[in-house]
Formats: sequence, structure tokens, C-alpha cells
Amino acid sequence: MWMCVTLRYLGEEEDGSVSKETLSKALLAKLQKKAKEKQKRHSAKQREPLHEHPAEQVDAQKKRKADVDGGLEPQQHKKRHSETVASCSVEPVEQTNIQHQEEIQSGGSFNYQCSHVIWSVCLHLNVWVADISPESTTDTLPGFTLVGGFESKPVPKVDRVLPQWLAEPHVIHTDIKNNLISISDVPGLCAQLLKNLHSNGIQHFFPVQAEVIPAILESAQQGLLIGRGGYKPRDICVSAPTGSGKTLSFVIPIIQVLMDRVVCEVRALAVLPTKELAQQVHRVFASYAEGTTLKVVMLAGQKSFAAEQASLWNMRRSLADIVVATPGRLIDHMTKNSGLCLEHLRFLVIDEADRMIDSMHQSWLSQVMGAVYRSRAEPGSVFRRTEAACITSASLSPPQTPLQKLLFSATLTQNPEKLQQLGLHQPRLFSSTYGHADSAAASPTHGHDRFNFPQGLTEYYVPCTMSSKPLLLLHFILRMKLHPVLCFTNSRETAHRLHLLLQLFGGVQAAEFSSQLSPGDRKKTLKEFEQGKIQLLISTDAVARGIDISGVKCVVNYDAPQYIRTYIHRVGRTARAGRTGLAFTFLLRVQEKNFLQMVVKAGSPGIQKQVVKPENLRSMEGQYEKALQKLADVIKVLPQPIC
Ligand SMILES: Nc1ncnc2c1ncn2[C@@H]1O[C@H](COP(=O)(O)OP(=O)(O)OP(=O)(O)O)[C@@H](O)[C@H]1O
Repeated sequence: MWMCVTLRYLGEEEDGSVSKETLSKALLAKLQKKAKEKQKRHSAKQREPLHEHPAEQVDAQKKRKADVDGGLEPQQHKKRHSETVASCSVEPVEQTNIQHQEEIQSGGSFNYQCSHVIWSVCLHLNVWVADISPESTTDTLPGFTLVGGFESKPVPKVDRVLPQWLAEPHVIHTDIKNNLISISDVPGLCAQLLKNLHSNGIQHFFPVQAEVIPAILESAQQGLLIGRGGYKPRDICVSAPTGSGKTLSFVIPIIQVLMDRVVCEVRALAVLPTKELAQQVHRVFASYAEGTTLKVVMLAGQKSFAAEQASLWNMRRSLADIVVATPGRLIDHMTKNSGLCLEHLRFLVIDEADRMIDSMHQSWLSQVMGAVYRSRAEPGSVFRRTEAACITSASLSPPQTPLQKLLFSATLTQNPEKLQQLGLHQPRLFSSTYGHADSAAASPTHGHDRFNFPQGLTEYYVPCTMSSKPLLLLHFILRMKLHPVLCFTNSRETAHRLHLLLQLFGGVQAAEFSSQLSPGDRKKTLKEFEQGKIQLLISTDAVARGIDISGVKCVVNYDAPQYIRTYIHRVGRTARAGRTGLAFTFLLRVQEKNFLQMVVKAGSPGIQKQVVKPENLRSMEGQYEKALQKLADVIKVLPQPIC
């Protein structure tokens, strides 16, 4: 049944033969005629004498039926009840019609008025809009189109087609051990850098470094002021597994390119999502900049704002060549005008790029871009730069320092719409995911991202119940001697309770790590864990991304992660730099199906089931019960299973 009619005004030009007024008059006349007919029928019905005998009633009904069959529209059978009610409101309808007619004649908003008139009349008459059948409306009222047919039509499926740069990347090997390249085989590195690499124990480059370092060096072959052939260099995106050495693949070429600068200006900016990551990358930059005149400064809130400001700027001179920052602190320095000048910026590194895209609502990137192109230099000066728009011979003729974006992530999105927010310039993608026959075919069409997992990683899931989780963890550490273990929970509360419980149980050197700890405590805890003083580090996702802790043998997902990206980053804290590692995920029965599907879809080489028999846990149960009782006293709540 038709529930609604939308009349579309087709515009002046389609109105050649029939004027607006004629149309509206015709429409009104039709509706008025209908109203009168209904009124007539109704009063005739009321005039009919009441039949006393049932037989007479039947005859009368038959007569009415014959009348109806003879002349009335079939729909009116169904509307008898409505018509009875409508009889009370015929007069106001006519008034309304007259009023609307006047409005129409006065040349008001035509389309609104027409549809309004119809609706008002229909409402007053209690006439179903369906009575104005599509045929009659379109036939009698040219210029109006009925929309809203309700037949369900199959919608053709649209295949995802990736832009060429995403669909055909430069492929990076995932097998690190069998694809090492001697550092002396990569051209363009100066003696000082080779020396620094040697003193950091690096003789060979990993595959991602062997591909990306030459690409960045090549884009800066013409020096700092212009790109190859005078064009702006292409932006570079790198998607490679966790622990594959992405940090050095931007640190080494940036230091190499900036090494020959004369005046100190901020020419490289690396933005990272967390303080810990910023510290880690700052450390790497600082260690490879040794023996050069380059200055590396960190803006991540480790020091006071004034101290950071002092490290940036002194006596109107920049004191920093390379700045490593978190987005929040970076914006602070830009808005408070602390002396951070980005007008000479040559490299913008966005590490953990997919996470940084998610934080794009903070608009840090647009503020950085604004600062980069806010040039105070004279027109025609080589230091003047204009934001890339349409490339014309005029826009390319003045030479200018090009800005090049370098993106890195283990889980770089393959969604062009998301990447588009970064405003990339003719990007080149280096990826270990897309080159595979199966994944390349699958990712563009199936609509879900696929990633590469470190080669040395072995994944397990452990079926469990809520109450058996702490015992399973103890089993891995005390019986199977799997430590150091990095254990992830989904909340700070769970991490805190689990830590308390294990302390009460005894026998395990455990520590807790979350954003609630002071920066000093966080640093100390990570150091002790790295030194082997802590066997088990229980953490929220605060250390799930990017943090490089050497020697982590095993990762335990005490709580199953909700998102595949979280899983990949968590398990990627082990099996780094070509080493081996184990990852266990505790799964409740209800979680198993969805979790396993998610992991397989993402391209996991295979996750195996690891069953721990109840009898293996039995010997610890007594001690565990006592610890639970004590925990109840400590946290002043009823004992309940840790979740
Ligand atoms: N060429 C190399 N030779 C030996 N070790 C290396 C080399 N390159 C990097 N490493 C080491 O590998 C580890 C992982 O490197 P890095 O942190 O850069 O990985 P990543 O790809 O950035 O990982 P994530 O995605 O988790 O951030 C580090 O400890 C680093 O020192």
C-alpha cells in the first residue's frame, strides 16, 4: 500500500506547457471533487432508514455493494471507517483549500505549498494518500513525479579498488635472517654513520631498512632545497611487521641528509603517540647523531615546558635540527609560541601512523602544516614555500624547500579514505603485506585489512574460565619457566588486582605498568624488566605499541584484545629483530569463535590451541584460595573472580 507521495518540483524550465497555477488548480479541483463525492455518499447513507429485519439489512448491503462495484474505486471499500469520521470535517477542508489557493496565487513557495495542500486535504478528509494513485497523479498532473516505489531491488555489490600506489607496493621481505644486507652495500652513507652503526652493534641492515633508506636518500639527492628534477619528492609509507627495524629506516637517512646543513633549523620532526615511544625514538636519533653537529630535542612533557622551550630556541637562534614530539606537547609549543619554527621543515615522520590518523581530530597535522607554510621569507627567496595545490609551471618555477612525509606502522591502514586525511603527495608504499599473492588479491576486494606477523612468532590460545586465568598465568611462569613475561590486561583495575593477587600468592617477581604511574616510575619499571629483575610485567595497552623491550620471551593476553591491531601490537613485543617468541591468549569459551576468526582474517599464519589440564593447576589451588581471601581484605570488597 502507498503510504506517502512526494511531489517533486521540476523547475521553471520543465514547466513550459502547464503553468504553476494551472497545476495547483487542477490538483485542488480533483481533491475538492473527491471531498464532495464522499460528503454526498455519506449524507445519502445517513438518510437511509434503519432496516428492522436482518433480511432487509442484507438486501441493503447487497445494493450498496452493487453501487460500489458499479462506480466507486476499489480502495474505498477499505476506507469506510475513515470516511465516516471524515464527514465531520468537510467544512474546514474547504476553508483550508481556499486559504491555500490564495497562498498559491500569491506566488509563495510553490512546491512546498502543493504538497502541503495535498497533505492537509488528505488529513482533513481522512483519505488515504494511496487514493491518489500514481497513474492518476502522473497522468493528470504533468510536471510532478512520484518517487518511492517500494519494490526491493538487488543492489549491485561494489568491489573495492585500491589506488595503484596502495595496490602495487614495493615488496619488503618478512624473513629477516635470510635477507640481511651488509651496511657497506647501501650506497650514500658517510663514514661517521657507518662508525655509529658499528658501535651500536649493527653490521647488516634488515630488509625494511635496505629498501627504505636508499629511497629516502634518493629523494634528497639534490640537497635540501629541491626534490629530484626540481619537483617535490614523493611521500613514503612503510608497512612492515613489529620489530622489523622501522625506526632505523628513517633515523639513518634523516641524519645522513641533514648532516651537511650549515645553519641550525628544525628540519626534521618525528611525531609519536606516547611519551615512552618519543623517548625511545629520541634515544635512537641521539645515538646515531653522535659525532655530527646535529642537535636532537624532545618535546614530550618529560621536562617542564620552560626547559623544553630553552632547548629549542636561544637568542633568536634555533638550537634544534631534529625534534621528536608527542602531538599534545607539540601543539602546546606551537600555540604558546615557544620558539618552535617549522618553516624549514624538510622531513615530517609520522610513526605508528594508523594510531596517529585516529588522533587526527586533535588537528595536530593541520597545525603543523600551517606552521610549515607560514613563510616569512621574501618572495622569490629559496626559503619561501607554498602549500602544494595544482601543479603548474608557475607554481613549480620558484625553488623551495620541499616537505616530505614519512609514515611508518606495523598496521598501516589500507583504507584510502583514512590515508587521504594525511594529504600525501604522490606516495610510495613499501609493504610486506600486499605483495603476497593471496593477500594482495584478498585485501582490495574483501574489505578487511591484512597484516604481516613477525616470522619468529608462535601464537597459541588457551581455553579458560574467569577463575582459572590467574592459575594459568602462574603455571606458565612457575612450571613452564616462561619468563620474562609481558602480560596484557584490558583495564587498569584488572592489572592492579592481578598484581596484588600474585604478590599475595608469592614466588613471582611481578610489577604493574599503567598510565597511572609517574613518568619516573614507568621508566624505572621498564628498566628493571629489561634487566631481568622483574619476571612478570602486568600492563595495560600503555606498552602495547612500539616499545622495544629486549629479551621478552613470552606475551600473555590475560584479557583477549578487542581489536586486531591491538593484538598485533601486543604480540609484537616479542619475536623482535628476527628472534623467536611465544604469544598466549586466554580465551573464554564465548570469545573463541570471534577471536579466532578475527586473527585468521588478519593474516595470521596460524594460532594453535594449548590446553592446560586442570590437574596441572590443582597443586596451586590451595595457595591460590588463600591469596584470594587476603585480596578480599586488601581491596575491601567481596572476593570475586579476577576479570
Ligand atoms: N639492522 C639491525 N641489526 C640488528 N638489530 C636491529 C637492526 N635494526 C633494528 N634492530 C633492532 O631491532 C629491534 C626492533 O627495531 P624497531 O624498534 O625499529 O622495530 P619496529 O619495526 O619499529 O617495531 P614496532 O613496529 O614494534 O615499533 C630494536 O631493538 C633494534 O635495535
